[in-house]
This record gives sequence, C-alpha cells and structure tokens, in this order.
Amino acid sequence: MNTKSFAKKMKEKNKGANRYMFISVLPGIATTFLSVWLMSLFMQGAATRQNISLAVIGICFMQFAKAFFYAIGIWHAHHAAYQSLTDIRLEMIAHLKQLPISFFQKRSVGDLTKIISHDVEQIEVYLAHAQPEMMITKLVPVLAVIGLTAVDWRLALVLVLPFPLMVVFRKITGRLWGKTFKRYAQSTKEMSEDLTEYISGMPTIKAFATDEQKTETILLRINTYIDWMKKIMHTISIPTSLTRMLLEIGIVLVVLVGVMLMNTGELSTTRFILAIILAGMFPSALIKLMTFNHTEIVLGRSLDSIASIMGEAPKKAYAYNGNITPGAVKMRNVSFSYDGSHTVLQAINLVFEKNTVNAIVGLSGSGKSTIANLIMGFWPVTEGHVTIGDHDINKLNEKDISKLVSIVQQDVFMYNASIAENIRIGRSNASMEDVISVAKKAQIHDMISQMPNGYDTLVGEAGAKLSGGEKQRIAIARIMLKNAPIIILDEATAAIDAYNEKLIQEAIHNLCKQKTLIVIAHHLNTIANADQIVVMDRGRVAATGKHNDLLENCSIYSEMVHAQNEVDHWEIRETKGVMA
Ligand SMILES: Nc1ncnc2c1ncn2[C@@H]1O[C@H](COP(=O)(O)OP(=O)(O)OP(=O)(O)O)[C@@H](O)[C@H]1O
Repeated sequence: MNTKSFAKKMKEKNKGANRYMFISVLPGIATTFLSVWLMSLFMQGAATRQNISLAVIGICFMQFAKAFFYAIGIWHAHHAAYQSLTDIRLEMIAHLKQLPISFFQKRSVGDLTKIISHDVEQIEVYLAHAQPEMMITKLVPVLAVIGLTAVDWRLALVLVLPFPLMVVFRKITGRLWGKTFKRYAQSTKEMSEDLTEYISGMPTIKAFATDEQKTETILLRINTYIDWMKKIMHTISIPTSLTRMLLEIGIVLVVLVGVMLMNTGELSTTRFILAIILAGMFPSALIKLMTFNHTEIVLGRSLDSIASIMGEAPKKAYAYNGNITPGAVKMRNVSFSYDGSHTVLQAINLVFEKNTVNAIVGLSGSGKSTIANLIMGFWPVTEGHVTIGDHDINKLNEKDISKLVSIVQQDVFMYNASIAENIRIGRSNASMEDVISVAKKAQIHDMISQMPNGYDTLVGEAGAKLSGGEKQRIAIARIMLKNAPIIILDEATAAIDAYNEKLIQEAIHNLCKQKTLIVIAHHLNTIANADQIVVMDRGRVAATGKHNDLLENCSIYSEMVHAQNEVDHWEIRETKGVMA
C-alpha cells in the first residue's frame, strides 16, 4: 500500500465534514461584524430599540448557525474517522493472514500490536479532531485578511508583512522538529516492544530476581522516552514563542498605522476597533495551526508504520481445491536456508509413505523442526520439492495444506477461552458429543470432568491454567476433530512425568490410526516400533531405517539410544534414591 494514496483516500472521506466546518466559520466572522456595528451605534448615539434588536437577533442567529454547522461537521468527521479506522484494521488483519510465517519471525509482537492499536488510532485522532479544527483554523486568517482589506487595505498589508519571515523560520525549525520527532517515535516503539517483552517474560524475571537486568533496561528505556519527550517540548515551545512574536509584530504595525490613519481622518474609530479585532484573529489562528503541525507528522509516521505491514508482499495464493487425495509425503533434493545464507537442510531425500509411523531424530539444531515447517508450508521450499500425493506444496492453497496436514507443536497455543472452544478450533461446528468423544480418545476427558466448570472452564491466557501434558492432550483432541490424514507431532522436549507420558502415548495411538504420522522424537523409547526412523545430523539425513537396523548400522543413532538409556536409568536411580 502506498502511504500517500492511502492518506489521500482517507482525507477524501472527510470532505463532507470539511464542507460543514467551512460553513461554520462564516457565521463566526459575521458575529464579529455585527458586534462592532452594534458598538458603533452606541458610540455614534444612533442606537435605537429596533437596530439593537436587529443586531442581537442577528448575533444569536449567527451563533446558533455556527454551533449547528460545527456539530454536523464534527459528527461527519467522527463518522468518517471511525469508518476509516475500522476499514484499515479489517484490511490489516486480512493482509496479516496472507503473510508468510517468516514475516512474523522478523517483526516483534510488540511492534505489530502497537501499529494495529496505537498507530491506527492516530487516524481517528487526525480525522475526527485535528483535520476539522485545522480546516477552521486555516480559514480564519484568510477571512481576517479579506475583512481587514475591506476596512483598509493598508492595514491588511502591514498585518501580513512579517508573514514571509515566519514561513522561512518555520521551514528551518520544522526540519529540526521532524528529526527530533523521528527519534522520539523510535524511542516510543522500542519502549512499547520492551514493555511487551518484559510483561510476557515476568515468570523468568521473577525466577532470576537477584541477577536480572531487564528491569534496569526497561527503566532506562522509559527514561530515554521521557528525555525525548522533553526535547520535543523544547523544539515546540521555543520556535512557537518566536513565531508568535513575529506574527504579533503585525498587530503592533496595524495599531501604529491605524492611529496614523485616524489622525489624518482616513479611519473612523469603529473601523479601527474592527481592524484590531480582525488583526488579532490572524496570528492566533496561525499559532493554533502550528500546534496541529505535530498531528500531521504523527499521522505521517503512523501511516508509514501501517505501510510497513500493508506493503509486505503476501504469499502467492493458489486456488483452493478442497479435494486433494492424500498420498505419501516426499522430499526431493530439498535444501533450505531461513536467512538465505546459513543452510540448515542439505539435499534431503525422504519418503513418508501413506499410513505409516515415521520418526525423525537427531541432535538439537539438526533440522528436525525445519522439515516439519516445510511440510506444513510455513516456509516456502526454495530448492528441491516437497510433495503430498503428487502435489507440490509450494503450489497448494493454504486451506488445502491445512486439510491434509495437522501439527501438534511443542508449545501448544491456547486461546483464553473455554476448554470446549479450544478443542473446537479443530472443527468449529463440532457438536458437544464430538468434543467429548475426541477428549476421551485424547485421554483428557477425565481431567476435564474433574474441573468445577468441566468443558466450560476457562484455560487462562495462553493456557496458563493447564500443565504442558494437559495442553498437549487438548491439542491432540483438537487434531482428532480436524481429522487430517497426515499428522506431524513435535514431541515436548520438556520432561513429562511417566503418568502424563503414558496418557499422551495412548492419545497418539488413538490419533494416528489410518494416518501418516511423522513424530519429531526427543524421547527415543517412544519410537522403537516406528515403520521408519530418520536420523538427522547437521542438516543432512545420516540414515533411515527401523530401530534394530539403525542400532546396528548407524553410530549416531546407537549413541543416542545409549545416551537415552543412561538418562532413563539415572532417572530411575534418582527416583529410588528419593524414595529411600
Ligand atoms: N526461524 C528461524 N530463523 C533462522 N534460523 C532458524 C530458524 N529456526 C531454526 N533455525 C536454525 O535452523 C537450524 C535447525 O533448527 P531446527 O529447529 O530445525 O532444529 P531441531 O533439530 O528441530 O532442533 P530442536 O531439537 O532443538 O528443536 C538451527 O541452526 C536453528 O538455529
């Protein structure tokens, strides 16, 4: 999205409001003329009951008309603002959904949240508040000069004499202000990101209470923010005072020239008073306009931030098929790098046959999860091919991939909703009977039934009220509802107690009947019966085969099994020691 075109489109929506704001200024000026006329009647001793009534009625009418058009203008402005706000948020959410996962890894949650909530909100501030006021404020000086010209053109001329000087001065200070503001905006962004991270990382901060540096960093950021705020105040207040001084020179000149004209009899007292009132409007409106200047800059920055999301190219969308026959998952000559420089997978050739149980093992960082990411289509395959059946994953619609493949990740994401709603993510229209049925198969029904609100129990933010094992089983229930033919299971690395592990294994057993299962295994004792075990080593496939073959022929695998056995025996010894 182009920022300028968006700003133009957005401002056009405010045209209706601007029209009414424009009209509301005219009765205001007319009130001034009527007041001065009334005053002149008294000064000249010509005030009659009739013309006093006429002037008072006129003033009241003009004030009413001003308030009326202003109210309609403000209503239109708010309407347009909230419409724009809603449109842009909807567009952004739709756009974010189309972006590849890589985008979300590049950008922080704090930054994206700030753009969608705070930066988009600036559109409302600008359209509903700043722009209508600016419209009025821009018009007042023009009308004041026109009025003053009607009184005496020489007075109008001296009033605007310091104006060019002020424009040059503003240009110079404006540039300086723009730079300071940019730094301030950067500091606000950093503070917001740090605060989001700080709050999300609170458990870690508490755990390392004596040695943590984060609180210091966050306090420093807040102070930096305040420093920039103060600098901004200086860059606003000093130039504003100087500009005010320059503009007020114009009023002084109007008074001086006006007195001279009165002396020569060329200007009446009434016209002189009117001239001073009109001259006073000129600088005060311009100074008010300057205070709105920053809202234009804030809007510009906010639109740039919005464009940083909307300008990201979405993933190429292929037509939804909806009827793809599941087959074997194949990887042919696949090499992959996340950042384009560091290769994390090299020349991978693998076949996961339909309805078989497969395990991928290997040391940490050997590329197991990356294989899952590519099969899920989270990252585009840049070299080689990943196919499901005979369909290239790069050319499949996201919905087709989602229908074919499900994943249970290590960190199961839970919405802060009820357990039933979290299970229904698998199929939104599933009946309660279906939800209970999959929960039973996923070995989580008993635990849910013991909760005070059963399936209506809220799980807390990100599932905070559930254990890791419980979350995994809820994720398995979710996936059972979805019923995709291919399942990828990223086993939890964290130790899960024997009871939970047994339940999870039973849940997996129920889940993968008549399905292709690919387990990223961290606990080797769970995969001994797999149809195929893939051993990964530093981004390459070191060996594939069954447990017994690999024990004999693959040193990496036999060492891993040996290490696992040691850990298991050590754990048993530990447990016995504790019990003794
Ligand atoms: N989003 C990413 N951006 C850049 N590099 C990444 C990203 N994700 C993983 N990597 C790198 O890719 C390599 C393989 O990581 P991967 O997560 O696939 O390994 P893994 O075998 O699943 O590890 P683990 O068992 O610890 O989960 C690692 O060097 C890792 O640092």
